[in-house]
Amino acid sequence: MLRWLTAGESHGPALTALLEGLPAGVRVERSAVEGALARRRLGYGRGARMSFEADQLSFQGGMRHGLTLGSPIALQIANSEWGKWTAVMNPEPVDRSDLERASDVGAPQEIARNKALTRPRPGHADLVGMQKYGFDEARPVLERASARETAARVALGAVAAAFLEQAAGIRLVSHTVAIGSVPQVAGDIDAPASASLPRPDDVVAIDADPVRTLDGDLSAAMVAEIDAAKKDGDTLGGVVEVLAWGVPPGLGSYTHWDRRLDSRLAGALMGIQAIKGVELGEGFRTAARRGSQAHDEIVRDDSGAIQRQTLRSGGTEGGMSTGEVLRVRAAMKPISTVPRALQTIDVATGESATAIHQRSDVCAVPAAGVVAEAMVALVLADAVLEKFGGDSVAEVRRNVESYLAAIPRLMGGQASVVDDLQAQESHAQEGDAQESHAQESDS
Ligand SMILES: Cc1cc2nc3c(=O)[nH]c(=O)nc-3n(C[C@H](O)[C@H](O)[C@H](O)COP(=O)(O)O)c2cc1C
Ligand SMILES: C=C(O[C@@H]1CC(C(=O)O)=C[C@@H](OP(=O)(O)O)[C@H]1O)C(=O)O
Repeated sequence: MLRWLTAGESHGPALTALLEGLPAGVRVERSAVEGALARRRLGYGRGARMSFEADQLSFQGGMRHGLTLGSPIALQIANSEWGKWTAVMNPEPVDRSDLERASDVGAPQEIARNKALTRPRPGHADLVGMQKYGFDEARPVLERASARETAARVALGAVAAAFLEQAAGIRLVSHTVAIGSVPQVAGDIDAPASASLPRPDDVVAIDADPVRTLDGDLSAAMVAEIDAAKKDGDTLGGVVEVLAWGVPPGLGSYTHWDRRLDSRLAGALMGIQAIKGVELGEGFRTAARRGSQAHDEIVRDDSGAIQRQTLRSGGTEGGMSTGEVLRVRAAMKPISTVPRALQTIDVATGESATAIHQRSDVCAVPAAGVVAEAMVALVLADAVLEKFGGDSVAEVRRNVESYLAAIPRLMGGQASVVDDLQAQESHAQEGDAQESHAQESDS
């Protein structure tokens, strides 16, 4: 079982992340983890913070000479902005005078860091967080609710992705399929894993696009949509898609709800800030079809290998991966820090007010795709370890290979799993008979 945890506040000294249960021998390149962190900062429509803050990565445990040790992996992402927040976010008690200084608005681009945030934003965690944890302002809530935390998950996801590729040849890619009202990039679900779907090697082209899509016309329309929302003092959401190539059949299980791969993927994706919908493949579009047009018919190709004619299921059946490309989509709501400030109540006075607005993203959908990719990588890494086990990456790989080699024997070839089991049973019976014969002659 793979377990992961993150800790740290948005303006605290650092984010910390732990990953427990990964086998030894996974090659983890610093550049791959830093690359993933840099990709998460991408995307047209993000706020000023993305341009001046840096993710300062350090490996704190579980690695030696670039390889995992099998012990818990600990990562730290230090906040380059910490210097400005030492009074407001200090874990230790601080002098009142330091806090008062931090309440003043400094240079024009600065924010009043210690000003009480008493006008909760509809859509953010502010109001319910105050009610639940007993705070009289939103700062202690938004610090942890903030999607700054997703940097820690993306770093862990990069480690999980390295494991997936080295142990099972699984590679992931994500892209933006919708922003605001700009129509979705239609996946060709009636075709097999066709050239129209992004592949892992497309990541460079995807990341080079301002909104992380391969469709140039849609990209331009999405950028225009973000510009228009910004001009109107508004914000946007959208839809991202993650594809995993090379997933073997049989990850997850139909035997219990919490073993289903789709349930685990949906939970992980819904665990990302602002994600409000998840679909396997194009689940909602498929729901509108007739059964004859909704499923992936099973055929043999010229070499006799089993194949699906279409890609409608998104790569799972019965809570298990089918062996086809896995496709999962996540819908992100619009950013809740809306510059044209929504109506709220000032909890200090009880009066109507407009919600807090400081600097903020207009649209963070492209970044959400990178976060979603990390969450899918973590879920798949967990499912691979559950299915194949192994304490070193080489052992996992051997287990994957022998499982895959056995599958054709189960699928209408000359030998079947029943034949194999019967052969094993008769061997065992022969062994028993010989043993009792030997015992009889001894006595
Ligand atoms: C990558 C990313 C960036 C985000 N940036 C902002 C932001 O700048 N301002 C904001 O109000 N919300 C932002 N959010 C969304 C909030 O974190 C989220 O709405 C809030 O935590 C409440 O959780 P909920 O939307 O799941 O209910 C972002 C989310 C993601 C995934
Ligand atoms: C810092 C990140 O995202 C932040 C997520 C976020 C929120 O409310 O979720 C609000 C913004 O922070 P601030 O309110 O300090 O400007 C984003 O910049 C990041 O992604 O690294």
